[in-house]
Amino acid sequence: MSSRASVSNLICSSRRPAMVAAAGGELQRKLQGLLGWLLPVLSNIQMMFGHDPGLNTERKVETAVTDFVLDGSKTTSIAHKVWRSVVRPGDTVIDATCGNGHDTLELARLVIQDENAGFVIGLDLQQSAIDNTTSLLDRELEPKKRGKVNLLQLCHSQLDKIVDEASVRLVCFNLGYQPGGDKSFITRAESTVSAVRAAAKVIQPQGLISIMSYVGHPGGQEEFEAVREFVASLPSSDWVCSHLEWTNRPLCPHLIFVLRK
Ligand SMILES: C[S@@+](CC[C@H](N)C(=O)[O-])C[C@H]1O[C@@H](n2cnc3c(N)ncnc32)[C@H](O)[C@@H]1O
Repeated sequence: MSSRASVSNLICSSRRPAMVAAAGGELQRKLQGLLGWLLPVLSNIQMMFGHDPGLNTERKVETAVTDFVLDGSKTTSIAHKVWRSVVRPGDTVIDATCGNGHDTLELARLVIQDENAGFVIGLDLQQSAIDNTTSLLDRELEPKKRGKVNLLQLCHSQLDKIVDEASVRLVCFNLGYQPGGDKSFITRAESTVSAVRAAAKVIQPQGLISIMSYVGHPGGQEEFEAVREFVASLPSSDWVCSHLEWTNRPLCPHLIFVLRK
């Protein structure tokens, strides 16, 4: 079955047949419009993860995308579901904006199985972020696993200086300001684009750069556009790039995924 066909089936045989059957012409037109917009995105995402049938990745990505379309799930939860389709125990991964540590903790749970395998690097420029992430990890991880997470107070544009080229499975960015922290201390377009460029150097084949970009704060829209422009310039022979947004919730974060083929 082609990815387009399977995506159509996914939507047509969705969990809400009664709703779809009751749809009048108006709703049907809207669904068709949505489908036209969605199919290329879904195909891209399916292509991204078609590499590992052993992990049933297609099913996991379909679940993430179905939740995105039908439930309006939180952007973070969609991103985490996609990560789960890519990351394996034993991988090295980087949280490029650790903030309060929730994404770092999620990554640690995905890659660290014992003291011998899996490694997480968490970066943030602010001491308060390093402190909050440290507290969360100390509380939530057993000591052996905690020892496999390294937190560094460092600008993410330097991340290619701390790991080898093509050695990292996933680099995630959650842009903007630290929740509950100083709202004037934000990620900035120029350093973020440098950091995504650095991430592209360290990502291994079949590895993913995941970027959550907020547009509701000053500078956020410019940063998002700068990142999107850089990502759009990556050659499609080597990279699969996709972008998810809630079209009728303009202040919701955008999700950009960049998979190295
Ligand atoms: C939205 S928060 C991250 C939230 C975090 N992922 C979590 O789970 O709580 C963005 C973070 O990026 C950090 N930041 C800003 N500029 C940075 C830079 N150049 N390098 C690394 N981190 C930066 C901020 O200090 C802030 O903590």
